[in-house]
Amino acid sequence: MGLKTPFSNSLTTLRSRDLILVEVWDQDGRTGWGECVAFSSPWYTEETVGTAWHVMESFLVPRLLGETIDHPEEIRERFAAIRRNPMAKAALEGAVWDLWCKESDRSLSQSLGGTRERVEAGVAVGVQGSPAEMIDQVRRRVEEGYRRIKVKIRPGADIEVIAPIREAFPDLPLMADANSAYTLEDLDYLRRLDEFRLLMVEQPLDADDLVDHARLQERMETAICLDESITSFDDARRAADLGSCQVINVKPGRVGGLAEAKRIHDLCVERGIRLWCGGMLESGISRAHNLALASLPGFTLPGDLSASSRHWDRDVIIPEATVDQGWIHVPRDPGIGVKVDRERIAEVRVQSRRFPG
Ligand SMILES: O=C(O)CCC(=O)c1ccccc1C(=O)O
Ligand SMILES: [Mg+2]
Repeated sequence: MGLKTPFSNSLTTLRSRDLILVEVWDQDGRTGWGECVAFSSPWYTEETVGTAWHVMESFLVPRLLGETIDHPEEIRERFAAIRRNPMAKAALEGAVWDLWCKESDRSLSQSLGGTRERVEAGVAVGVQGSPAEMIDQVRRRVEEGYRRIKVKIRPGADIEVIAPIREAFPDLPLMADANSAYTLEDLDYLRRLDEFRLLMVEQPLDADDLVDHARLQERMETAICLDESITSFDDARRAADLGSCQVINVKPGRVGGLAEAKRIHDLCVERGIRLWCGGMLESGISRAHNLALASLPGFTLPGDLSASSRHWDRDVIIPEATVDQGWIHVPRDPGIGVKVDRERIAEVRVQSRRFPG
Protein backbone atom coordinates (compact mmCIF):
# COMPACT_ATOMS: atom_id res chain seq x y z
CA MET A 1 0.00 0.00 0.00
CA GLY A 2 1.37 3.39 -0.94
CA LEU A 3 1.89 5.79 1.96
CA LYS A 4 0.30 9.20 1.48
CA THR A 5 3.65 10.81 2.20
CA PRO A 6 7.10 9.25 2.70
CA PHE A 7 8.03 8.51 6.34
CA SER A 8 11.69 8.95 7.38
CA ASN A 9 13.55 8.01 10.54
CA SER A 10 17.22 7.81 11.52
CA LEU A 11 17.72 4.70 9.36
CA THR A 12 15.48 4.69 6.31
CA THR A 13 12.72 6.31 4.27
CA LEU A 14 9.50 4.39 3.67
CA ARG A 15 7.41 5.25 0.61
CA SER A 16 5.13 2.27 0.52
CA ARG A 17 4.28 -0.55 2.85
CA ASP A 18 4.26 -4.27 2.10
CA LEU A 19 2.21 -6.19 4.66
CA ILE A 20 1.14 -9.79 5.07
CA LEU A 21 -2.49 -10.21 6.10
CA VAL A 22 -3.53 -13.52 7.63
CA GLU A 23 -7.03 -14.98 7.64
CA VAL A 24 -7.80 -18.16 9.62
CA TRP A 25 -10.92 -20.36 9.40
CA ASP A 26 -12.53 -22.58 12.00
CA GLN A 27 -14.57 -25.74 11.46
CA ASP A 28 -17.76 -23.67 11.13
CA GLY A 29 -16.34 -21.32 8.50
CA ARG A 30 -15.95 -18.35 10.84
CA THR A 31 -12.80 -16.34 10.18
CA GLY A 32 -10.29 -14.22 12.05
CA TRP A 33 -7.71 -11.70 10.85
CA GLY A 34 -4.13 -10.92 11.75
CA GLU A 35 -1.34 -8.83 10.26
CA CYS A 36 2.40 -9.29 9.99
CA VAL A 37 4.08 -5.92 10.55
CA ALA A 38 7.59 -6.87 9.32
CA PHE A 39 9.04 -4.44 6.79
CA SER A 40 10.42 -5.26 3.33
CA SER A 41 13.99 -4.75 4.54
CA PRO A 42 15.52 -5.52 7.96
CA TRP A 43 16.17 -1.94 9.11
CA TYR A 44 13.94 -2.03 12.22
CA THR A 45 14.53 -5.60 13.38
CA GLU A 46 15.96 -8.55 11.51
CA GLU A 47 12.61 -9.88 10.25
CA THR A 48 11.40 -8.99 6.77
CA VAL A 49 8.25 -9.70 4.76
CA GLY A 50 10.25 -12.42 2.99
CA THR A 51 11.56 -14.12 6.11
CA ALA A 52 8.15 -13.91 7.80
CA TRP A 53 6.44 -15.51 4.79
CA HIS A 54 9.02 -18.30 4.81
CA VAL A 55 8.82 -18.89 8.56
CA MET A 56 5.04 -18.86 8.54
CA GLU A 57 4.55 -21.26 5.65
CA SER A 58 7.39 -23.66 6.54
CA PHE A 59 7.28 -23.72 10.34
CA LEU A 60 4.39 -21.90 11.98
CA VAL A 61 1.33 -22.69 9.87
CA PRO A 62 2.00 -26.47 10.11
CA ARG A 63 1.92 -26.09 13.91
CA LEU A 64 -1.65 -24.71 13.78
CA LEU A 65 -3.28 -26.28 10.75
CA GLY A 66 -5.98 -28.79 11.65
CA GLU A 67 -5.10 -28.54 15.35
CA THR A 68 -7.55 -28.11 18.19
CA ILE A 69 -6.88 -24.82 19.93
CA ASP A 70 -8.92 -24.17 23.07
CA HIS A 71 -7.44 -20.78 23.82
CA PRO A 72 -5.16 -18.40 21.86
CA GLU A 73 -2.77 -18.29 24.80
CA GLU A 74 -1.77 -21.87 23.91
CA ILE A 75 -0.14 -20.61 20.72
CA ARG A 76 2.85 -19.12 22.54
CA GLU A 77 3.75 -22.61 23.72
CA ARG A 78 3.14 -24.19 20.32
CA PHE A 79 5.50 -21.69 18.73
CA ALA A 80 8.14 -21.86 21.46
CA ALA A 81 10.19 -24.45 19.53
CA ILE A 82 10.71 -21.89 16.77
CA ARG A 83 13.18 -19.26 17.86
CA ARG A 84 12.48 -15.53 17.56
CA ASN A 85 10.58 -14.40 14.42
CA PRO A 86 8.07 -12.59 16.65
CA MET A 87 6.26 -10.73 13.85
CA ALA A 88 5.54 -13.92 11.95
CA LYS A 89 4.24 -15.52 15.17
CA ALA A 90 2.16 -12.50 16.17
CA ALA A 91 0.42 -12.39 12.77
CA LEU A 92 -0.93 -15.92 13.16
CA GLU A 93 -1.64 -15.59 16.88
CA GLY A 94 -3.52 -12.32 16.27
CA ALA A 95 -5.73 -13.99 13.67
CA VAL A 96 -6.58 -16.79 16.10
CA TRP A 97 -7.39 -14.25 18.83
CA ASP A 98 -9.84 -12.53 16.48
CA LEU A 99 -11.46 -15.83 15.53
CA TRP A 100 -11.64 -17.10 19.14
CA CYS A 101 -13.21 -13.84 20.34
CA LYS A 102 -15.79 -14.01 17.55
CA GLU A 103 -16.64 -17.59 18.52
CA SER A 104 -17.14 -16.51 22.12
CA ASP A 105 -19.00 -13.36 21.03
CA ARG A 106 -16.67 -11.04 22.90
CA SER A 107 -14.55 -8.13 21.78
CA LEU A 108 -10.77 -8.55 21.72
CA SER A 109 -10.51 -5.72 24.24
CA GLN A 110 -12.85 -7.53 26.64
CA SER A 111 -11.03 -10.85 26.20
CA LEU A 112 -7.64 -9.29 26.98
CA GLY A 113 -8.94 -7.52 30.09
CA GLY A 114 -9.35 -4.06 28.59
CA THR A 115 -11.02 -1.42 30.73
CA ARG A 116 -11.19 1.59 28.39
CA GLU A 117 -13.80 2.40 25.76
CA ARG A 118 -11.55 4.94 24.06
CA VAL A 119 -7.84 5.68 24.09
CA GLU A 120 -5.79 8.83 23.59
CA ALA A 121 -4.42 9.27 20.08
CA GLY A 122 -0.76 10.08 19.58
CA VAL A 123 1.12 10.50 16.34
CA ALA A 124 4.66 10.12 15.05
CA VAL A 125 6.21 12.69 12.71
CA GLY A 126 9.10 11.50 10.55
CA VAL A 127 12.44 13.24 10.04
CA GLN A 128 11.81 16.36 7.93
CA GLY A 129 14.02 18.34 5.55
CA SER A 130 14.36 21.30 7.94
CA PRO A 131 13.29 22.47 11.42
CA ALA A 132 10.73 24.78 9.79
CA GLU A 133 9.09 21.86 7.98
CA MET A 134 9.06 19.94 11.24
CA ILE A 135 7.24 22.77 13.05
CA ASP A 136 4.73 22.88 10.21
CA GLN A 137 4.07 19.13 10.46
CA VAL A 138 3.79 19.26 14.25
CA ARG A 139 1.31 22.16 14.00
CA ARG A 140 -0.86 20.20 11.56
CA ARG A 141 -0.97 17.17 13.82
CA VAL A 142 -1.79 19.32 16.86
CA GLU A 143 -4.63 20.91 14.87
CA GLU A 144 -5.93 17.44 14.05
CA GLY A 145 -6.29 16.89 17.78
CA TYR A 146 -3.45 14.50 18.56
CA ARG A 147 -2.69 14.48 22.29
CA ARG A 148 0.98 13.58 22.10
CA ILE A 149 3.47 14.21 19.35
CA LYS A 150 6.53 12.08 18.76
CA VAL A 151 9.23 13.31 16.44
CA LYS A 152 11.95 11.22 14.89
CA ILE A 153 15.48 12.43 15.63
CA ARG A 154 18.94 11.53 14.36
CA PRO A 155 22.42 12.97 14.86
CA GLY A 156 22.42 16.34 13.11
CA ALA A 157 18.66 16.71 13.45
CA ASP A 158 17.96 16.42 17.16
CA ILE A 159 18.42 19.45 19.41
CA GLU A 160 18.10 21.78 16.42
CA VAL A 161 14.71 20.18 15.75
CA ILE A 162 13.44 19.82 19.33
CA ALA A 163 14.39 23.32 20.57
CA PRO A 164 12.22 25.27 18.10
CA ILE A 165 9.27 22.89 18.58
CA ARG A 166 9.46 23.37 22.34
CA GLU A 167 9.65 27.12 21.87
CA ALA A 168 6.60 27.16 19.59
CA PHE A 169 4.61 24.71 21.75
CA PRO A 170 5.72 25.18 25.40
CA ASP A 171 3.11 22.81 26.88
CA LEU A 172 2.84 20.19 24.16
CA PRO A 173 3.22 16.56 25.30
CA LEU A 174 6.31 15.93 23.18
CA MET A 175 8.77 13.07 22.84
CA ALA A 176 11.57 11.97 20.51
CA ASP A 177 12.40 8.59 18.94
CA ALA A 178 15.99 7.94 17.83
CA ASN A 179 15.63 4.35 16.52
CA SER A 180 19.07 3.51 17.99
CA ALA A 181 20.98 6.36 16.36
CA TYR A 182 23.30 7.06 19.33
CA THR A 183 25.88 5.32 21.52
CA LEU A 184 27.03 5.85 25.10
CA GLU A 185 29.76 8.12 23.69
CA ASP A 186 26.96 10.60 23.10
CA LEU A 187 26.01 10.56 26.79
CA ASP A 188 26.90 14.18 27.52
CA TYR A 189 25.20 15.32 24.34
CA LEU A 190 22.02 13.33 25.07
CA ARG A 191 21.86 14.87 28.56
CA ARG A 192 21.26 18.21 26.85
CA LEU A 193 17.81 16.91 25.88
CA ASP A 194 16.82 17.20 29.56
CA GLU A 195 16.13 20.92 29.27
CA PHE A 196 13.27 20.39 26.77
CA ARG A 197 10.94 18.61 29.20
CA LEU A 198 10.28 15.72 26.84
CA LEU A 199 7.86 13.04 28.03
CA MET A 200 10.58 10.56 27.17
CA VAL A 201 13.27 9.70 24.64
CA GLU A 202 12.61 6.46 22.78
CA GLN A 203 15.34 3.92 21.96
CA PRO A 204 18.36 6.21 21.94
CA LEU A 205 20.90 3.32 21.88
CA ASP A 206 21.21 -0.01 20.12
CA ALA A 207 18.65 -2.81 20.45
CA ASP A 208 21.12 -5.02 22.34
CA ASP A 209 22.19 -2.31 24.79
CA LEU A 210 20.09 -2.92 27.92
CA VAL A 211 23.18 -2.33 30.03
CA ASP A 212 24.16 0.88 28.24
CA HIS A 213 20.57 2.15 28.45
CA ALA A 214 20.74 1.60 32.23
CA ARG A 215 23.93 3.70 32.38
CA LEU A 216 22.31 6.42 30.32
CA GLN A 217 19.09 6.42 32.36
CA GLU A 218 21.15 6.82 35.53
CA ARG A 219 22.69 10.01 34.15
CA MET A 220 19.64 11.44 32.35
CA GLU A 221 16.55 13.06 33.84
CA THR A 222 14.40 12.45 30.78
CA ALA A 223 12.67 9.08 30.96
CA ILE A 224 14.04 6.48 28.56
CA CYS A 225 11.46 4.44 26.65
CA LEU A 226 12.53 1.18 25.04
CA ASP A 227 11.15 -0.06 21.73
CA GLU A 228 13.54 -2.27 19.67
CA SER A 229 15.27 -3.56 22.86
CA ILE A 230 12.16 -5.30 24.20
CA THR A 231 11.30 -8.42 22.20
CA SER A 232 9.88 -10.58 25.02
CA PHE A 233 8.65 -10.74 28.61
CA ASP A 234 12.19 -11.69 29.66
CA ASP A 235 13.69 -8.61 27.99
CA ALA A 236 11.18 -6.47 29.91
CA ARG A 237 12.06 -8.22 33.17
CA ARG A 238 15.78 -7.67 32.57
CA ALA A 239 15.19 -4.02 31.67
CA ALA A 240 13.22 -3.58 34.90
CA ASP A 241 15.96 -5.28 36.94
CA LEU A 242 18.74 -3.21 35.37
CA GLY A 243 16.85 0.09 35.36
CA SER A 244 17.26 0.41 31.59
CA CYS A 245 14.05 2.38 31.11
CA GLN A 246 11.05 3.97 32.81
CA VAL A 247 8.69 3.36 29.91
CA ILE A 248 8.09 0.59 27.36
CA ASN A 249 6.53 0.97 23.94
CA VAL A 250 4.68 -2.33 23.43
CA LYS A 251 4.04 -3.63 19.93
CA PRO A 252 2.43 -7.08 19.68
CA GLY A 253 4.44 -7.84 16.54
CA ARG A 254 7.78 -7.04 18.16
CA VAL A 255 7.15 -9.28 21.19
CA GLY A 256 5.59 -12.28 19.41
CA GLY A 257 1.91 -11.67 20.01
CA LEU A 258 -0.86 -10.41 22.24
CA ALA A 259 -0.38 -13.04 24.95
CA GLU A 260 3.27 -12.00 25.38
CA ALA A 261 2.24 -8.33 25.26
CA LYS A 262 -0.22 -8.97 28.08
CA ARG A 263 2.46 -10.71 30.17
CA ILE A 264 4.68 -7.66 29.68
CA HIS A 265 1.77 -5.44 30.66
CA ASP A 266 1.21 -7.34 33.91
CA LEU A 267 4.92 -7.28 34.76
CA CYS A 268 5.26 -3.56 34.07
CA VAL A 269 2.20 -2.69 36.17
CA GLU A 270 3.83 -4.59 39.03
CA ARG A 271 7.27 -3.03 38.48
CA GLY A 272 6.09 0.56 37.94
CA ILE A 273 7.14 0.81 34.29
CA ARG A 274 4.75 2.96 32.28
CA LEU A 275 3.36 1.65 28.99
CA TRP A 276 2.02 2.78 25.67
CA CYS A 277 1.13 0.97 22.49
CA GLY A 278 3.45 1.54 19.55
CA GLY A 279 2.73 1.55 15.85
CA MET A 280 4.33 0.03 12.74
CA LEU A 281 2.75 2.08 9.95
CA GLU A 282 0.29 -0.74 9.79
CA SER A 283 -3.12 -1.27 8.27
CA GLY A 284 -6.38 -1.02 10.18
CA ILE A 285 -6.30 -4.72 11.00
CA SER A 286 -3.19 -4.44 13.15
CA ARG A 287 -4.42 -1.11 14.49
CA ALA A 288 -7.61 -2.78 15.71
CA HIS A 289 -5.47 -5.32 17.60
CA ASN A 290 -3.40 -2.44 19.01
CA LEU A 291 -6.47 -0.52 20.16
CA ALA A 292 -7.70 -3.57 22.08
CA LEU A 293 -4.29 -3.91 23.75
CA ALA A 294 -4.12 -0.19 24.55
CA SER A 295 -7.45 -0.48 26.40
CA LEU A 296 -5.70 -2.44 29.20
CA PRO A 297 -5.31 -0.49 32.46
CA GLY A 298 -1.48 -0.32 32.40
CA PHE A 299 -1.42 1.58 29.09
CA THR A 300 -1.50 5.00 30.75
CA LEU A 301 0.29 7.00 28.05
CA PRO A 302 -1.01 7.94 24.58
CA GLY A 303 0.33 5.51 21.97
CA ASP A 304 1.30 5.77 18.30
CA LEU A 305 -2.38 5.23 17.55
CA SER A 306 -3.47 7.47 14.72
CA ALA A 307 -6.31 7.66 12.21
CA SER A 308 -6.46 5.48 9.09
CA SER A 309 -6.24 8.68 7.08
CA ARG A 310 -2.84 9.53 8.60
CA HIS A 311 -1.08 7.18 6.19
CA TRP A 312 -3.68 5.66 3.84
CA ASP A 313 -5.95 7.00 1.13
CA ARG A 314 -8.08 3.95 1.77
CA ASP A 315 -7.54 1.52 4.65
CA VAL A 316 -8.47 -2.19 4.56
CA ILE A 317 -11.13 -1.94 7.30
CA ILE A 318 -14.68 -0.65 7.54
CA PRO A 319 -15.21 1.66 9.28
CA GLU A 320 -11.80 3.28 9.14
CA ALA A 321 -10.17 4.41 12.41
CA THR A 322 -10.86 8.06 13.16
CA VAL A 323 -9.59 10.50 15.76
CA ASP A 324 -12.24 12.55 17.52
CA GLN A 325 -10.89 15.39 19.66
CA GLY A 326 -7.78 13.36 20.31
CA TRP A 327 -9.55 10.10 21.14
CA ILE A 328 -9.95 6.83 19.22
CA HIS A 329 -12.77 4.44 20.06
CA VAL A 330 -11.83 0.90 21.00
CA PRO A 331 -14.00 -1.37 18.82
CA ARG A 332 -16.72 -3.13 20.83
CA ASP A 333 -18.02 -5.64 18.31
CA PRO A 334 -16.81 -9.25 18.60
CA GLY A 335 -13.15 -9.91 17.83
CA ILE A 336 -11.18 -6.99 16.40
CA GLY A 337 -14.57 -5.31 15.96
CA VAL A 338 -14.09 -3.98 12.44
CA LYS A 339 -15.11 -5.38 9.08
CA VAL A 340 -12.33 -6.26 6.68
CA ASP A 341 -12.65 -4.57 3.29
CA ARG A 342 -12.05 -7.51 0.94
CA GLU A 343 -12.53 -5.34 -2.11
CA ARG A 344 -9.71 -3.07 -1.01
CA ILE A 345 -7.48 -6.04 -0.23
CA ALA A 346 -8.11 -7.48 -3.70
CA GLU A 347 -6.98 -4.14 -5.15
CA VAL A 348 -3.61 -4.09 -3.38
CA ARG A 349 -2.84 -7.79 -3.10
CA VAL A 350 0.26 -9.02 -4.96
CA GLN A 351 0.49 -12.60 -3.71
CA SER A 352 -1.61 -15.03 -1.72
CA ARG A 353 -1.42 -18.60 -0.55
CA ARG A 354 -4.04 -20.86 1.01
CA PHE A 355 -3.42 -23.70 3.48
CA PRO A 356 -4.04 -26.55 3.06
CA GLY A 357 -3.03 -25.84 -0.53
O1 LIG B 1 2.78 5.84 13.62
C1 LIG B 1 3.26 4.71 13.64
O2 LIG B 1 2.66 3.73 13.16
C2 LIG B 1 4.60 4.49 14.28
C3 LIG B 1 5.69 5.36 13.80
C4 LIG B 1 7.04 4.89 14.26
O3 LIG B 1 7.63 5.56 15.06
C5 LIG B 1 7.59 3.66 13.72
C6 LIG B 1 7.15 3.26 12.48
C7 LIG B 1 7.66 2.14 11.88
C8 LIG B 1 8.60 1.38 12.54
C9 LIG B 1 9.05 1.76 13.77
C10 LIG B 1 8.53 2.88 14.41
C11 LIG B 1 9.03 3.17 15.77
O4 LIG B 1 8.26 3.32 16.72
O5 LIG B 1 10.24 3.18 15.96
MG1 LIG C 1 10.35 3.49 18.06
